[in-house]
Amino acid sequence: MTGLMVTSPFLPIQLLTKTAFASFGDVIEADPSTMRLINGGTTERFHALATAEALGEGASIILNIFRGQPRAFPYSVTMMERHPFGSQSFSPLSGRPFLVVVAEDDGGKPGVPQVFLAGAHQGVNYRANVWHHPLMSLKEISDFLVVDRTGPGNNLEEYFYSEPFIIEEPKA
Ligand SMILES: NC(=O)N[C@@H](O)C(=O)O
Ligand code: NI
Repeated sequence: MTGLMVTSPFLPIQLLTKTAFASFGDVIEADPSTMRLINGGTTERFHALATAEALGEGASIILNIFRGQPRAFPYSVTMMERHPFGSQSFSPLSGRPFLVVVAEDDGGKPGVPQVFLAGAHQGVNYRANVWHHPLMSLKEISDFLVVDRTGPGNNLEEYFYSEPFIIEEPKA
């Protein structure tokens, strides 16, 4: 019997892990398996956690600070975006968790969003062309170091869902 499969609009929140996030990009955190001692043993280098991509002639990598207003909950996810010509990373500078919302590509549009709770010690790097929701700070105004791409071409594609998905207040 073929019935319309109805997806609940309420999105579950999962903890951010490298494995769970692998198809979307990288988790930027002090992973002991990446650590090498440098500077005469006075510094631990957690090496090559992610790769920044700047695609196209004349493109370059830039470093930014995003100061995000906290999101109010329950939150309606009405849209997603992606950057076809470059990666984009978010690393928290304010010492608090944040939400990461991504989706697989489904024939050129985002599928059902997947929501991850990132800890204050975790950042993410979205690979180029990965669907994601714009920055979602929690509780207070929060700063993030953002590494992404500048250069020619339109590096922002947006998609608006016909019906919103709902995220309830995270227990962070
Ligand atoms: N537009 C912009 O620079 N920010 C978004 O790309 C975002 O992911 O927050
Ligand atoms: Ni973005």
